[in-house]
Amino acid sequence: KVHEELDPMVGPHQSVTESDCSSLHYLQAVIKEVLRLHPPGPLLSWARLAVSDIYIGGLLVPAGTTAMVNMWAITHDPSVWPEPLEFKPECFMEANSEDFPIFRADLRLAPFGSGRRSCPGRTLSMKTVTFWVASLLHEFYWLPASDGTPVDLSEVLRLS
Ligand code: HEM
Repeated sequence: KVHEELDPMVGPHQSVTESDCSSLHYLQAVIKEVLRLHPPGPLLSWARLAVSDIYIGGLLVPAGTTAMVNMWAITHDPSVWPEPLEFKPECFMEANSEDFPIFRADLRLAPFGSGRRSCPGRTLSMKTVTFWVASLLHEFYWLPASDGTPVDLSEVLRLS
């Protein structure tokens, strides 16, 4: 599907340019879906310190508590994402989610964090990842390994 979008736009004898990337809506949806299924900062970022006692949802969070946001749990929550384990970039292509605000305060998908300490590299990251993936798909044929060994996509909990 990315090729269906990419090939007519770039053409067989041209390289992908940065200006092509903003028109690659399906590819951007694919990248968002990868960031949803496998957020590089699933838990370990976003540490926040309660500087005073505070009640959240009726529960006391005492001063000195370090809290972490479990982004992985949010991006796999079936009440937020129907079929959360399926890879479905189309969910970002629907009319209302065309500009799905992954950089703002919509916490359904915030792979770069949110608020004043959110990732300052987020725009650079999205631009470069879009450009690299588009270029790699355009310049090479990607095939399954000839011996049939599947790629190991199992997750591990590390920094990223
Ligand atoms: C796909 C790539 C990336 C992802 C998913 C990502 C994700 C994140 C996350 C989740 C945080 C913590 C935000 C928070 O605490 O609310 C963060 C912080 C940060 N990121 Fe990124 N990041 C990426 C790429 C980059 C790049 C390319 C740079 C630099 C060019 C960068 C620089 C930083 C810095 C300096 C912080 C700390 C900000 C602070 O504490 O004030 N990141 N990133």
